[in-house]
Amino acid sequence: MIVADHLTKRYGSRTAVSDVSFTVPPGRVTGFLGPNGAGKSTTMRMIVGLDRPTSGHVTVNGTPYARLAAPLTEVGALLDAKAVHTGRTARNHLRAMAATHGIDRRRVDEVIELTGLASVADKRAGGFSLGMGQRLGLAAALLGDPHTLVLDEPVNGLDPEGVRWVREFVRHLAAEGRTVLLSSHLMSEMAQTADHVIVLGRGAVLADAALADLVRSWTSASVLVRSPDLSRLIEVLAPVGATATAVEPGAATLTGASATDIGEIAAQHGIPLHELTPRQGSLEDAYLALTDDVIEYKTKELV
Ligand SMILES: Nc1ncnc2c1ncn2[C@@H]1O[C@H](COP(=O)(O)OP(=O)(O)OP(=O)(O)O)[C@@H](O)[C@H]1O
Repeated sequence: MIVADHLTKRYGSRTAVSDVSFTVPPGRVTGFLGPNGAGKSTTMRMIVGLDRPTSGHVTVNGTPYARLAAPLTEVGALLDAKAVHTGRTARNHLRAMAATHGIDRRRVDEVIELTGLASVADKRAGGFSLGMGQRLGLAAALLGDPHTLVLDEPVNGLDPEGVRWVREFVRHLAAEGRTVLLSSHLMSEMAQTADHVIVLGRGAVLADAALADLVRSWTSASVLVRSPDLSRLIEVLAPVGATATAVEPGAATLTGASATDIGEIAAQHGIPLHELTPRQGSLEDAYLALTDDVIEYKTKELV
């Protein structure tokens, strides 16, 4: 369990994280989202003791990271995979880490297997591709078989097989009862990986909710309808408050009525339906709606 309590971090006059409180419980994957510069990495660095909060505090299983007796066996962190600029082989890099933490050498071989590094484990880690570096970072995070994992952009640079592997792997770790906090800018990936999300914007918590609830609250449900008698269907649905947006001839997106209501009303009026598809907004839709006001680095809308 990670507990952040009124965390604030200032760099000079710049407030990177402002009075942030949240709890990351075990047994589920918690996604950490937010626009560039929102304060995610800074918060993660404070969790693992790499940055000291200006005020507030954060604990892992009740203890600040700096006071954990054997941190590697309690918290695994992947914060900056590029940080491994080493002339050592991946295996020796992991062995050195294991040695300083009293971790059995056999665990090194285990994490090499687990992260799919076996074929390159005896090559210099400094020459690794971004994806291989990510895998090595994950291997290092897993070395102490920790109960808590803090992973900053773990799928960055991974190929589709690697992305799927991380997804299944972190879900498995959470299912084992571990605490998993992971950040990603890939919304479709996050939607498939996280159970719960915390969204930061300009250093503050914008949302802390179950993924499904967040999507429900920040998007509107609609129903895609196809009918050879679409205009009459829209007419008979108007009294129940449904509004239509044309999609293409014979098809429209309806809001304000459920698929069940639309189907029932169409049947009552003998209007044939060729399609009736309920649509919920995506995590990306919810995220964009939620962070619209706090995005610092906006791109110009294309016309
Ligand atoms: N060492 C530092 N010195 C000064 N400012 C910093 C430092 N680290 C981060 N910041 C600033 O703090 C703010 C939060 O940065 P942070 O890297 O935590 O954001 P982030 O949400 O991880 O962004 P990204 O998605 O781009 O990785 C930014 O404005 C950043 O410029």
